[in-house]
This record gives sequence, C-alpha cells and structure tokens, in this order.
Amino acid sequence: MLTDDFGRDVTGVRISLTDRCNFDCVYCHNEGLGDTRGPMDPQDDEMSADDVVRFLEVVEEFGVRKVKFTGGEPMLRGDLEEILERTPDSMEMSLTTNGTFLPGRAEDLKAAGLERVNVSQDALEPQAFAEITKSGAYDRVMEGVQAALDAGLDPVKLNMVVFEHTAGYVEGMVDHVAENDGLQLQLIEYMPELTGKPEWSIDIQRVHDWLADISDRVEHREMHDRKRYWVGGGMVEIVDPVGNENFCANCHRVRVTHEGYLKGCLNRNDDLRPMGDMSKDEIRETFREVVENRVPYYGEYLVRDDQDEWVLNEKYLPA
Ligand SMILES: Nc1nc2c(ncn2[C@@H]2O[C@H](COP(=O)(O)OP(=O)(O)OP(=O)(O)O)[C@@H](O)[C@H]2O)c(=O)[nH]1
Ligand SMILES: C[S@@+](CC[C@H](N)C(=O)[O-])C[C@H]1O[C@@H](n2cnc3c(N)ncnc32)[C@H](O)[C@@H]1O
Ligand code: SF4
Ligand code: SF4
Repeated sequence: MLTDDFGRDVTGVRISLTDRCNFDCVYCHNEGLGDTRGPMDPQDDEMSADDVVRFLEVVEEFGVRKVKFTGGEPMLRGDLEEILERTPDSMEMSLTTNGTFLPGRAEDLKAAGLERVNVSQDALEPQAFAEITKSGAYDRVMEGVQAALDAGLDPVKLNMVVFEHTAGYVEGMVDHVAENDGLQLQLIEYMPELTGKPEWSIDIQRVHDWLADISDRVEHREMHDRKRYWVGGGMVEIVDPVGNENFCANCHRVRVTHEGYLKGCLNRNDDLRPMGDMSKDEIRETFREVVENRVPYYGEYLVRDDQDEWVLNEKYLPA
C-alpha cells in the first residue's frame, strides 16, 4: 500500500468515467472538472474500457481495494457493464449516479458485479427537484431508486446537497430513509470552492446539532471521519468537507479524470498528472508520483491567515 507524506494510506480510487451529463444541476462541481454541458454522445477524450481496467489492475498491485465510479453521469457510458465485469475481483465497486438510467439497467449492473449505488436526490418534491437539476426527470429518478433496491444494489444512499435551495427538505428526507428499508441518506455540505456562489452555503453545524438531538446513536466512519446518525432506524451520514482539516486528514482516495489524468484532490486542478501512453509502467510511475505529492487541502494546501481566513500556503505558489 502507498502512503503519502501526511500518513494517509491510499486505499481507494475514484474514477470519473465521463464529464457528460443529462442534468445541469445548479451546484455541480463535476468532481472538480468544470462544466458538464455539451454533446451527450461518447467523446474521444474519454478513457476507454481497456484503459480503465489496466489502471485498476495496476492499483490493485498497490493494495487498492475500493473503486467508486462517478462523472458527469457515469451511466451515459454504454460500456459501464463491461468495465464492472472486468474490474479486478478483489475490489469493492460502487457507483454514484443521478439515477435516470437505472430503470431497466439496474439488474445488468448487479449482474456485472456492482455492489451498491448512490443516487443524487435533493428533494422529495418534483418542482424543487426540477429547479435544482434543470430536469423534469423526478419520476424517473424515483423509479431508478426502486429499480436499484429491487436489483439488490443496496444500501442505496440518497445524496442530498444541503444548501439554500434544499435546507427546507432535509427533515422530509430524514423521515423518508427512516421509513424505507434499504435507503440511507448522505447529507452533503454544499461546496462553493469550485462553483462560486458562497451565498448558497448554510451552516452544516446546525444540521449536526439537530441530528444529534433526534438520533438514537452516533458513529464515526473511518473515511473522512464522517459522522453517522441513526434516526428511527434510518442512517444519515454528513459529508462536511468545507474548511474541515479532520476530513482531509482522513482522505484515502486518488482521483482519475475521464481523460485519464490522476488527481490528488477534488478541489485542485494544479496537480493533474497524465498517465502517458497508459502502459502499466507509466501508470505505476504516475500513481507513485501522485501519491508522493498529494497533500491535505484544508490544513496544508490552504492554511489559516491572521484573520482566520483560508489562504494558499506559500509552499504551493506556482514557481
Ligand atoms: N471535498 C471532498 N468532497 C468529497 C469527497 N468525497 C466525497 N465528497 C463529496 O461527496 C459527494 C458524494 O460522494 P459519493 O460519490 O456519493 O460517494 P462517497 O460518499 O464519497 O462514498 P460512499 O459513501 O462510500 O459511497 C462528492 O461528489 C463530493 O461532493 C472528498 O474526498 N473530498
Ligand atoms: C458530480 S456528481 C457525479 C455523479 C452523478 N452525476 C450524480 O449526480 O450523482 C457526484 C455528487 O457530487 C455532488 N455535488 C455536485 N456538486 C456539488 C457541490 N457543489 N457541493 C456538494 N456536492 C456536490 C452531487 O450531488 C452528487 O451527489
Ligand atoms: S447529475 Fe451529477 S454530474 Fe450531472 S449536473 Fe447533477 S451533480 Fe453534476
Ligand atoms: S484532501 Fe480534502 S478536499 Fe481534497 S479530496 Fe481529500 S478530503 Fe477532499
């Protein structure tokens, strides 16, 4: 296993299979890669299934045992099932999707070896959903969640970004997962770092405090030291990366862009490394380099100044 200079073992990878998407969510950070809008057809710049599989075979040599497929919308890839089938058996696979393509396809994903899915769902109300995602696919997403449950892709985690537009729907979503077996909720703190609009942020601590009050039990997850609250039999996890040194200190994943660049941190684009000709030797070399150079974003890449504001650590100023 490879470990970075901050003692963080790299145990997982997070692969963006495409930056295309059929939604246009108002908050989208696109895993740090900018705009998802553009042609919906397969693009030449995307890693092929062979490239993805070769990459996974190499990181397996380094003890990586978890892979998350994401995007853009990863289910726009017609060869997703092939990629899942060819992923090394030792790896736990999961997928983060907007859910629209799960009806009619969830069973194929399960048959190809996928274990579970996260589905983005920001509200249980079609109008609010349409305003946030710029899409009228609310019913389709609800069907997608059901299709995933029926196919055994559980627990299905519903991803809800908590920001100005959704704060009023949090309580309803917590009740929803408590009432429905197989569902869990991830409340994701809105990240303004890559999208601008800091005015949309809400204080996530208020959500922690409220959940602490109403929950039966609280756990800490190893990944990112995230808190999990058990409420009426349902599980609610808070993903709160913004300004959170503890979250970054427990970050164990290297990211891969759809074009085949390695990336040490979601919030940075100055650390992208191409994997050359994508031969196994080049992949090995680049993976070692990216781990050697990865640093926690909050607490190292950014540090607090005299006014307690986060500023770029001078060490990382471009030469
Ligand atoms: N800043 C930051 N945000 C993250 C990180 N991991 C997850 N997030 C945020 O959480 C969102 C949802 O993550 P998912 O792809 O559903 O998966 P996950 O929560 O990381 O993983 P599982 O809970 O194991 O399924 C991401 O798109 C980010 O907005 C991270 O390492 N850093
Ligand atoms: C970029 S999407 C890619 C996968 C898929 N298209 C989906 O929406 O689930 C991955 C996750 O990032 C979350 N996300 C996107 N922009 C965000 C932001 N600015 N702050 C917090 N989470 C964000 C989305 O809600 C989604 O759950
Ligand atoms: S569905 Fe996912 S990738 Fe598409 S715009 Fe929304 S958050 Fe971004
Ligand atoms: S270092 Fe922090 S901000 Fe960067 S990917 Fe890891 S947890 Fe996210």
